[in-house]
Amino acid sequence: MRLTVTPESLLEWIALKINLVPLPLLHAQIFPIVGKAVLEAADKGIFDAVHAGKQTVEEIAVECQLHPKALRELMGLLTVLGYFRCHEGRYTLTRISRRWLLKNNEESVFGMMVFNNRVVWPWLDQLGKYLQTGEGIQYHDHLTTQQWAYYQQAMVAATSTEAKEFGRKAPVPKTATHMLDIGGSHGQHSVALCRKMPHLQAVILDLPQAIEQAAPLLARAGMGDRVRHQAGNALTDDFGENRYDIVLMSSLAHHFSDKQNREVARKVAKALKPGGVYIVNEFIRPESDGEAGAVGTNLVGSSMDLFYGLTSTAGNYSIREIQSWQTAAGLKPFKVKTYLSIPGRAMVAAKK
Ligand SMILES: C[S@@+](CC[C@H](N)C(=O)[O-])C[C@H]1O[C@@H](n2cnc3c(N)ncnc32)[C@H](O)[C@@H]1O
Repeated sequence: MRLTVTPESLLEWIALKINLVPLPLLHAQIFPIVGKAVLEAADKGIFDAVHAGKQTVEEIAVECQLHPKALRELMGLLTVLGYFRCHEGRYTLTRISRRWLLKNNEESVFGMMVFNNRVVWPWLDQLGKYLQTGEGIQYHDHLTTQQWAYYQQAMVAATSTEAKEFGRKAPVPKTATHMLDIGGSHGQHSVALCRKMPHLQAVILDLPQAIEQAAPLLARAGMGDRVRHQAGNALTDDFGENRYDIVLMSSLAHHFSDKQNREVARKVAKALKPGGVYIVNEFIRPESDGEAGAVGTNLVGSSMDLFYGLTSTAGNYSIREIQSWQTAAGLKPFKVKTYLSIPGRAMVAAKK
């Protein structure tokens, strides 16, 4: 998927075609304010206020304790972006904002908005320094307790939709009984598989600070002992031998270096039973030669590559790179599955 500039008239089409429009101004002047406007609107509770029946700028301003003039400007932008409809000064939600931005909706990305607004946005200031030094923020080493809470809530929000598709599509042995979910946080991927496979139980290995915040999020799924947390560190812990039918590592490889991912794959291979499957679920870095096919050349994969470089020094990996860790560990790559709901992501699966 791509974000493109769409002309609204023939003249605009011609202007774009002959390179008369300074596109860098759109990227650098318009996109940042668009992003921050959506984040602030969610964080300030504007979508929920409108959902609760506050429809005029004055009503929303009182409800959310905002300045009416500033709010009017924000509502104008959000309406152009398709988050609100406005008729005679009264705002209503569109299907996009109703599905994705209300705080308590099952699929809502609200938690991600709060994390991005309160924790991630200031990190972007450090991109220049990262480009000069190559040293990322390594945020797992610096989060406060409150920021760990925002982080774990954000992970739930980011994966509610993906986890359902993962549960339907993940290429796992039908008779699997034991699963290890490395860096599994909220456990939504494991929960989705366990709901589908009645004999499966899962261990979610994560850092202690994460589990402190993620435990209540996992408890909401009501899986009892079938999906349980285990505090640890994937870089230093041993995963055991011949224990698991499925090992998943979702959105953690991008925090680890190539060398660390190779070592994790080696430990996973030892921990898998014969016929067991190791799935690396990740944003995929486009291959420079474009060979990665459907997920190889997309905006999401490229921007997340830079983002993870900035935030953890590592970054995304290509499908070939992920498969090379699996192969070096003695596993046989056998399937790559992409997502319909989340562009740029894939499950890269290998078998023992
Ligand atoms: C980006 S989140 C992904 C969460 C979840 N797997 C998902 O796909 O939504 C990365 C998770 O890995 C955990 N993590 C980071 N470093 C880790 C390590 N060395 N060992 C175990 N877990 C780690 C973080 O605490 C966090 O919960």
